[in-house]
Amino acid sequence: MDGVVFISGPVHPVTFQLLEEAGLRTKKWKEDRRPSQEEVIENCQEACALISLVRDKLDAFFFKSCPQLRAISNYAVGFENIDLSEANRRRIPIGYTPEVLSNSTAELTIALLLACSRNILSANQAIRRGEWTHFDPMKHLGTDLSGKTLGIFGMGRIGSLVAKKARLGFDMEIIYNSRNRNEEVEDRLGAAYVSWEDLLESSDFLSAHCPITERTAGIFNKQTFQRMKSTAFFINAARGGIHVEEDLIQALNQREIAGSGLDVTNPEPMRSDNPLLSMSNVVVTPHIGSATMETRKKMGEICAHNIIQGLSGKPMIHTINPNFV
Ligand SMILES: NC(=O)C1=CN([C@@H]2O[C@H](COP(=O)(O)OP(=O)(O)OC[C@H]3O[C@@H](n4cnc5c(N)ncnc54)[C@H](OP(=O)(O)O)[C@@H]3O)[C@@H](O)[C@H]2O)C=CC1
Ligand SMILES: O=CC(=O)O
Repeated sequence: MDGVVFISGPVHPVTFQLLEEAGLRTKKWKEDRRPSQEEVIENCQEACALISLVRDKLDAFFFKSCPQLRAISNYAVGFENIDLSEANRRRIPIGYTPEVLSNSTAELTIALLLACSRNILSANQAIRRGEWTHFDPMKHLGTDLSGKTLGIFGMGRIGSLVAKKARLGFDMEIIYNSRNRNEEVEDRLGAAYVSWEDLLESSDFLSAHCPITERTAGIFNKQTFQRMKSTAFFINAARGGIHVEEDLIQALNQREIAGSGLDVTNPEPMRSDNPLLSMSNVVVTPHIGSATMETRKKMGEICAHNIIQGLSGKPMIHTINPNFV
């Protein structure tokens, strides 16, 4: 197999190793910043395939500018950065990395739940300020997860793993709303399918695990935060664009909800002077849901195999447009 694969950002070394073992040459984006679309296009000119990140905009202009690309794999499960109808029209197979990152993202979600419920961030900051001068049994009081209701919006691969960990690990009650019912999760975990309104009104913790689409963009907004319990926490490890940031800030300022744990923001990266970062009841992580060594390696393996398969005209391991084989 011959040809160059452009890799538009830092990925696990196994990705390069597997591509090179297959005879492909690799070219990587070396700068410690996001490449512009022009730079991705320029670097793709000599390439027959691309491994992209969600930050890369692969729109109609991109596809028109890179007509020689024969296979693409996103180093992610989300693929809202890719104009799929354009890829289909041009018959370019698009790979992605579902499943292997679900557990890491679910674990990070549980970390956000615990960080919010037990004031981990603000308690740690208090120590750093020298405020741990004596044991005070009434300081940093949080709330138990056990017995509380976790509402999940989007009961797919990640949502159902979060539900499992919360139910079996923390004895939480699970309710959910999703595009379709997930009867397997209902049977296995006793999760109850509820209306969108019930999800908002009954959740003690409301955790979003849907993709960003026209229907979900901005779905958590002023009206929805107002419907939530004033003691509830909003958790988002899906996409920043599904909540309206200024409405979230207002809801937190007006104590319409109790706090928030965010792994994703809009825009990303978040500015360091963002008001959310000075709120003691808000925990923000920089989009690290799937960021473990084990998972990044598996993502790299899948991307490399996706490209090798795609260039050979064979089915990718995981593809978004399976009809091109
Ligand atoms: N923070 C991070 O680092 C990461 C973030 N993510 C984000 O998490 C998202 C979910 O990933 P994953 O679980 O693998 O995806 P899945 O497709 O397995 O699950 C998404 C779920 O959301 C449901 N859904 C879709 N549209 C709607 C809607 N309009 N209303 C209600 N529910 C809806 C889907 O329904 P249906 O079953 O009908 O398709 C599905 O059950 C990704 O799209 C990505 O954006 C993923 C990985 C890491
Ligand atoms: O956000 C990460 C992804 O895999 O999607």
